[in-house]
Order: sequence, then structure tokens, then C-alpha cells
Amino acid sequence: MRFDVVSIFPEYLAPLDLSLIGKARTDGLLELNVHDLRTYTKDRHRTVDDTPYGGGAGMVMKPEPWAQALTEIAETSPASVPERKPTLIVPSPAGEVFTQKLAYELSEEVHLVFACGRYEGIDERVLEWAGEQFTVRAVSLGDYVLNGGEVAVLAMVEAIGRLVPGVVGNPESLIEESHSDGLLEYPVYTKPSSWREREVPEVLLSGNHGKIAKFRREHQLRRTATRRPDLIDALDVSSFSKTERNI
Ligand SMILES: COc1ccc2nc(C(=O)O)sc2c1
Repeated sequence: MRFDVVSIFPEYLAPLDLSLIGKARTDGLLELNVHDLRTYTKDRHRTVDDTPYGGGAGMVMKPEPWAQALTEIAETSPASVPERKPTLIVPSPAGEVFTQKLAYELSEEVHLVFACGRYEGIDERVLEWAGEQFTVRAVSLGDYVLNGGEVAVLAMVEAIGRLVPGVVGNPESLIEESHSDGLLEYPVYTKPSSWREREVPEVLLSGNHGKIAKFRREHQLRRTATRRPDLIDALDVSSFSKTERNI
């Protein structure tokens, strides 16, 4: 999978050189190109923003540098073929909320392009114009506001990239993590079995895989019901045992 990110702060994306995503890039499983939006300006001051029509606080990102940057990326896209377009993701507080389900959906794409807004956002006409060359999606990390799109892109590239086959060493670790089955993950423990007078739950030392699986499932349900009752409402409980329904 290829990622392209356009930002006025390209150095913000440096953490994607590290760890799993960095290794996947070295191994050729992922490609990541970071572009400085100011490269696509034409004036001496490399201007990327201006005052908002209609008044109001702050500045708005000018449309033309974005059009220049996105056109160059689309022209080299492996997804720019008949019947297919690359996906342009615009992080925005006004976007659909990013979820593990969306991460899985996007991990199937060949080419994802991220446009990192700053100031009060990007001129809306860019998103309309980009629809000719891209499938455009405004996406938010959640119900809070950042100062720009870069932090959201770091989170999304990691969440999506790790789902690409081969990036995570043991694909089984993707199966039992939070949100993979609609539930939060169970609590985990390691040595020592006794730590500051706190013991690891005895069942986890029993070697009884059936009982261990039951313990873990019950704790997933209990944790989800306590911390994210909204996820419980979205579950298909018809597959739950009588005991599980009463947790
Ligand atoms: C101007 O660009 C922004 C500003 C805030 C913001 N907040 C996001 C979020 O996902 O919370 S994405 C994003 C982009």
C-alpha cells in the first residue's frame, strides 16, 4: 500500500520512520511519501493561507497549492486507472469518526492520500474539485479538536498500515485486540505471578485453555459494558451464551 501525506509541517510525520511502520517501509510492504505543501506555492513568501470570506477568526488554506500538490500525486497514483481512484482522506473535526471498521476498509485500498489542514481548514472547493480524481472522505479521530490534521494522520496511518498483511509479525495478535470483535480486549498479565501483594488470576496459571478462554471472554464483556456500553448496544447478542448475556 502507498500512502502520500501533504502538510505544511512534514517533520510532524517523522515518527512514521520508526517501529513497525518504519520497518514495513524498509521491507517494501508500505510506501510513504510526505510532501511539503509550500513546495507547490508560487509566491516569494510561499503563502498557503488567507483571510476567510464572510469574515471570522483565523485563516483559511488557499485552494491552488492543494490543487497543484494533489494533481501531481494523482498523476503518479497506482490507483489512477479506469474505474478506480485513489482515496483522499481529509482529517477534519467535521468528518466521519475513524473506527477500526474504517481502518480495515481502508487497509484494502491501494493508495491513500492524506491532506493535513491547518488554521481554520482548507477551502471547501478543494474537496469538491478533488472528487474528480479521488474518492474524498473527511475523517475525524473523535469528538475533540486538534490544531491540524497531522496527529490524526499519524494515528490513521498506524491503525491502517498495521492491518496490511505482513506488517504485524504475528497476524493472530490482530484477532484478539480491542474492537476486532466489537468488544474491548481482556486484561493481560506477565511475570512475576505475585507483584506487590497482587496476584495474577489463578485461572491464567491453570493451563486449562477452556477456562482461560471463558475468563477472558467474560472480562471482555464486563470491561466493555462498564467502559463502552455503546459498543454493547451494537453487538449481535444472539451468539452470546446465557451467562454472557447476564454479565
Ligand atoms: C485545520 O485542520 C484540522 C483542525 C482540527 C482537527 N481535528 C481533527 C480531529 O480528528 O480531531 S482533524 C483536524 C484538522
